[in-house]
Amino acid sequence: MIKINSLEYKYQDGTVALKDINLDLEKGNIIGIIGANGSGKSTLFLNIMGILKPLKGNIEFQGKKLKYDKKSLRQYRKEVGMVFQDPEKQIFYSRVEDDVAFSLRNLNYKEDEIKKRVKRSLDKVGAIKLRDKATHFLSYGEKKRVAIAGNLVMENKVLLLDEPTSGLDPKMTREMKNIIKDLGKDKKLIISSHDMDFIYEICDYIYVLKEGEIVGYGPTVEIFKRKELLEKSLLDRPWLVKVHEILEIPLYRNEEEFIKGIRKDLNR
Ligand SMILES: Nc1ncnc2c1ncn2[C@@H]1O[C@H](COP(=O)(O)OP(=O)(O)OP(=O)(O)O)[C@@H](O)[C@H]1O
Repeated sequence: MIKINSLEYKYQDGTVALKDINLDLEKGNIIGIIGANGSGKSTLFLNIMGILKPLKGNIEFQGKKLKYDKKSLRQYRKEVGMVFQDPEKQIFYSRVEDDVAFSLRNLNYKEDEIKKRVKRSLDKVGAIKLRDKATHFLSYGEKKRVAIAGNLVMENKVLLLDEPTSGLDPKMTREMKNIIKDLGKDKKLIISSHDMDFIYEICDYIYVLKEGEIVGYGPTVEIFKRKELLEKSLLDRPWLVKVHEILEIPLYRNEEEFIKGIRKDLNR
């Protein structure tokens, strides 16, 4: 659906933030983009959204090169949405329902359809009870949910999520994990995160960025077994991978599987 071909991006001050990036988002359904601070994840997302324009290379959507005129971008963003790391950047209205409805009203959707989609989207992120609340009273985690709902109303095919768990407490992180797993059932998701446990559990394909370059890619388990690659990319390994190696137990994909497996072993 989205392909990135030999993309290079340079900021005005001369910083080359992305070099020869090649990504094929058909490789997985929930794709993880991982890399240390400053490795280029946000720059890559802004390029995928057409907010930044590459110096070289291109982005392909459904077999066609992305065009940067207003009309083409407007059309593209009906299909491809992005949830920013900081929800404040995406919340503009004083009431939750109006905020979530914003893009649909902007595109002149009928009020009946808007109501339906807003309800469905708030339901999906477990935020329907916030519908009439003032946005400035929302907690950080609630704002993250509302920002996601604001994208879901577009019913787009691809959703980019920049650091969806940053700033969330453990309970909210677990809830966000379930919300995202659920969204992945009918959407292509591209997620950037520093939370390797989260990425390991949720993604099926990974690209590793280091200093603006892709230094590794592959199915999640294969990538997280590559200790050297992760070390040189300044990334930690998920606890389940460490436990697998140190204790020589099977490699589990999540805590529930791990507990089940250990219980079974203890009862043997
Ligand atoms: N507006 C800008 N002008 C100049 N350089 C920039 C700008 N924004 C980012 N950079 C540089 O581009 C590189 C990539 O930054 P980017 O924010 O994309 O990394 P990141 O992987 O998202 O980092 P983090 O994990 O800290 O969010 C860094 O060297 C950064 O200093």
